[in-house]
Amino acid sequence: MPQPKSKKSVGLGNTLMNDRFGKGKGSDRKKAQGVIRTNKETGEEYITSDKQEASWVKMRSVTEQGSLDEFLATAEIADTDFTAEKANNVKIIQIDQKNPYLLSAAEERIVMGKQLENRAKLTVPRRPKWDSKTTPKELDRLEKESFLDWRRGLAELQETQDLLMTPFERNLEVWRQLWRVIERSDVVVQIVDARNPLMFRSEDLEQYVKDVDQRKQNLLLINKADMMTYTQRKAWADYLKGANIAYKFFSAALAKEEIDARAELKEQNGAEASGESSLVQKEEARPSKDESEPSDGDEEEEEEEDETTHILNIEELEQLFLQYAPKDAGPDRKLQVGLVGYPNVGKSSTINALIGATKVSVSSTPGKTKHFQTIHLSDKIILCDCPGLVFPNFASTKAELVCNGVLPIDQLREYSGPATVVARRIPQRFLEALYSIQIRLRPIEEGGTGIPSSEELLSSYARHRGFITQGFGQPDQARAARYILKDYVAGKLLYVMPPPGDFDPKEFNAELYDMAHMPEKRQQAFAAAMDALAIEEDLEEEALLSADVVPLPQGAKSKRIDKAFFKPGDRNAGHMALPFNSKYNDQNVAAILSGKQPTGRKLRLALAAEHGIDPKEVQMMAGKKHFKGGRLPKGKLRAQNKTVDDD
Ligand SMILES: Nc1nc2c(ncn2[C@@H]2O[C@H](COP(=O)(O)OP(=O)(O)OP(=O)(O)O)[C@@H](O)[C@H]2O)c(=O)[nH]1
Repeated sequence: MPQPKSKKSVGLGNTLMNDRFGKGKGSDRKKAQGVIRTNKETGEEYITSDKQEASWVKMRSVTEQGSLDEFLATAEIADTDFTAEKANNVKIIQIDQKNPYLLSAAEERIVMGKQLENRAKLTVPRRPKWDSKTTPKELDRLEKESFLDWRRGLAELQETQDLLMTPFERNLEVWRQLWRVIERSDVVVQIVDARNPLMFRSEDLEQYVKDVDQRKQNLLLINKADMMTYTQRKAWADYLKGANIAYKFFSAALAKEEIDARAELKEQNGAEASGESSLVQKEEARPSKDESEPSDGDEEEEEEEDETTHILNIEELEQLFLQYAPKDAGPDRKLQVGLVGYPNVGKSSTINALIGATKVSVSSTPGKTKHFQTIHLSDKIILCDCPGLVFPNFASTKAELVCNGVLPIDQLREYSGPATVVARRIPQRFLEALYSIQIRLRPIEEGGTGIPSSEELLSSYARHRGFITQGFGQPDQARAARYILKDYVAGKLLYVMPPPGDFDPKEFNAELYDMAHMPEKRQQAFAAAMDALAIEEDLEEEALLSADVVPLPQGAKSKRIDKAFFKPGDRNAGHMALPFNSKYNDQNVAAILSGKQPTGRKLRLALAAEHGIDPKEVQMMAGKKHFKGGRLPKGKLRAQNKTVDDD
């Protein structure tokens, strides 16, 4: 008779069980993915994967699995019974010691070479052939088999080639949704993020679409194109044309702005808005193709704006879809447009823009849309929205995956790799101006590189935000990383990957770090601080206010600003007094602009910037203290009508 085990005994089995089901959770166990069953004859407990899961559990996106989960899931798909054989075939796997979060330039080249060789093996799972004679049970088995084969193939690729891959979707139910979307769509639109279009593109998906039916079409929709400069769009357009890839630039954010602007105009015009006038408004709200770039006198850029670099508006996108309508279809048949893409690329935003209302909720948490849904857009178009899913693709590092928004930031444990990527990509001056922090670098003579390390960036940010760890009272770098990485993913810290070819990434992105790329409030705070420091005469006021072309201060000028900005403060010995942190921070400027605090002369530039008025005029009219009713009235006219308190 085996001795009953001590309750305190520990071992691998217990650890796995605790890990999987939680310690002492009793009946809570069933809530976990697996289920404990009892063998009626022997009374022994064993683990089995649960087949009676609720449908929402089935649809849960699975991208990263622990080894036990992976083992059980595979066993379930394979419909396999398994028994553990003690001391049999136990293989100790040496875990790679090198940091998967970052690579040196040389390592990256090697990895890229290997990736290129193995590209063709990056497939999406195929739905097995079936016809009217195939029973649902049979089809289910065939699908599971085919899916298992696919997973085995990818696992082998990962192991034998030692390549890092995206945490691709491992839940068969999610792929089943994709199969259905492809089967019913006339055109499959892959939505990708403009900051790294190739990373989010699955080549094999396009092949699969054609395999299902040659008549089906593919389109690469490069969303978030508002994040790119014209030059960047041009470079990508040249590459994509050269590679014979059907693409279009789009921006759900711009489309939404346009819809909102139209609604506002319509409201203003009230009941008068006839069909004709709303057409005029539409024209006004969005500049025509030739005007769509801001006119800053740079004629070279403006002249070249054309079809290939144009960002489609919502009507143009709808028109484009209609071009894919099957020629042989009857008049009553609606065009079916399938929308697929990674989580967070902006599918919901695109659909929202298309339907012009917020029926699908939007957030920056990846992986929200779970079931595919059909939306009758018009009497001609049906949209099929597939859940966001991660396609198998190679990734050079995990840091890259985090920065691309593929791995969720809130669950991140290792943050220094992704933070290093941000510190390397975004110029120090931009980070400092954006966050109103000063990043102190280790001098080059002492081994510094001239670029902030993740620690230097994160601790400056944490210190200035007052993020301190409990216990030792150190700057809370992990918390700082979460904020900074979310800003990066959201595009507040911008970096666009250049297309393959001879591009210097720094040069490619240089235009993204001027004043115009600062958030509006920051621009105002910056202008106010300049004014306060009485150095605005150095920067032409006009340029400062238009903010389209104002670079961040450089060289001697920047040193002067820094000196004034970062002089030691009286309030907090050891801390630095910062212009945006103290008197002229976002909240204060906002409060002043909304009239909750008296306006000083020092903030006139900010006010002028907000209301598009010549600062001299504001100065003249503002008199000494503050504006009546708090807010500066909108527009020059009302301002001239002396709605200003002259006390
Ligand atoms: N700047 C910019 N941001 C965008 C654009 N489109 C979407 N976003 C932002 O990107 C984030 C993700 O957008 P969603 O529309 O929720 O993405 P999704 O692909 O539907 O995500 P899932 O529901 O997870 O599949 C949100 O924070 C959006 O505000 C765009 O054109 N420009």
